Amino acid sequence: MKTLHVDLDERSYPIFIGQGLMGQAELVKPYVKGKQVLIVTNTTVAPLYLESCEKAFAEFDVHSVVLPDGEQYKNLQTLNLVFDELIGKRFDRSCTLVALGGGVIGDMTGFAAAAFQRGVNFIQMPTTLLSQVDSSVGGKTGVNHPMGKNMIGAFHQPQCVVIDTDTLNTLEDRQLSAGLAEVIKYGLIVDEPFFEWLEEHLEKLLARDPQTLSEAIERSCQNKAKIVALDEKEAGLRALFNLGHTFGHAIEAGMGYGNWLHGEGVSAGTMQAVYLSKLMGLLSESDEVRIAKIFERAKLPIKPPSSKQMNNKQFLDLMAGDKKVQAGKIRLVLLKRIGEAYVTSDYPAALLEQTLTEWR
Ligand SMILES: NC(=O)c1ccc[n+]([C@@H]2O[C@H](COP(=O)([O-])OP(=O)(O)OC[C@H]3O[C@@H](n4cnc5c(N)ncnc54)[C@H](O)[C@@H]3O)[C@@H](O)[C@H]2O)c1
Ligand SMILES: O=C(O)C(=O)C[C@@H](O)[C@H](O)[C@H](O)COP(=O)(O)O
Ligand SMILES: [Zn+2]
Repeated sequence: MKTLHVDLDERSYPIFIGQGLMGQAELVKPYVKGKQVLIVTNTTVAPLYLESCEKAFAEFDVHSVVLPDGEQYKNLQTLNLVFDELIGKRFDRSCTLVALGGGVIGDMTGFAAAAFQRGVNFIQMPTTLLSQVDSSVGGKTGVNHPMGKNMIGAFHQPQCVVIDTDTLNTLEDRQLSAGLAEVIKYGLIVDEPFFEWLEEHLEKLLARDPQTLSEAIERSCQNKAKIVALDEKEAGLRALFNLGHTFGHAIEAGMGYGNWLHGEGVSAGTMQAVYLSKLMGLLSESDEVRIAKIFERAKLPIKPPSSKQMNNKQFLDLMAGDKKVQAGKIRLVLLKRIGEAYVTSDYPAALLEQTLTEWR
């Protein structure tokens, strides 16, 4: 087992990465405050891992709530099912919530923990590649609104993150690819050596070689933990994690939540950011080709929906609701080269329009 740390003063916490960690009571025990534990999961993950997860918390008063599965259920209405359980079973302020599932469950459970009685503890047990490399770390929690992704939420850090890499054995190929989009993101924004390593090891990752997957998870979490420690609430640097997301979130909302996976929106959206970076003379054409190639090898889309499915105006309307908008201007993460990104509102509107038209 490997242990990493997210360094946030009194909110610091460990990330445990290894095989067979799910049912290990000794590992999680120190992070449970109080006696009551509520495991939040969904209809897909429950039959696979709920029993094993419950074992880890057997010495506590453990309950579970099983939510419907899908991005389309990441909303306030579904969140209320968690509050119904907490309030109905008389959970108190010293309880602990456990997020058992992918990023949807993690974001919703974290937000329920942030809001229930103004804040209780929670533990992340991520079971998708995407949630193991990104969403379980850093304390961004929340739900979607029909008009925008993650519009309602809170920063709320977990007590610990338990990454049992064995859970990836049951993940669908499409979901594994979606997770790779966020893995590749770290290479693009801050870690060129990692990008080069990914180029060399992509086929092994797709074949789920356990050693290679573990290394990818570890290096991703190291990058995430480092930046979160420097900028917990996204005052600046942390916004780099949003590479491709202003476009990608527009795709997810515009196409109907759940039709494009988050990672798929991120890969196509990253290529839109890459194309704009090239139009601005920042990024070379050879880097554009190299980036498109790695997404394609990872079996991810590099083009957004057609203009018939989502025209430029629909794109821009949704992008205008992004959380990074300042004084009415859409801020974007652009690339100077592989391994160096920056956030800017200083780009010609005509080039954004050109990107939306030409990169289809
Ligand atoms: N908070 C953050 O920092 C952050 C970062 C990135 C993404 N996100 C959010 O995360 C969400 C995407 O997360 P995701 O990609 O994990 O999607 P997800 O949570 O919808 O999980 C994908 C699918 O895999 C299933 N699943 C989960 N674990 C499984 C397993 N081990 N075996 C088989 N099936 C399994 C789920 O039930 C679901 O059907 C989005 O809502 C996105 O906005 C948040
Ligand atoms: O942790 C972060 O910071 C991220 O931006 C990670 C992203 O991968 C993630 O999709 C996040 O939820 C997007 O944040 P948002 O603030 O744009 O909703
Ligand atoms: Zn993301």
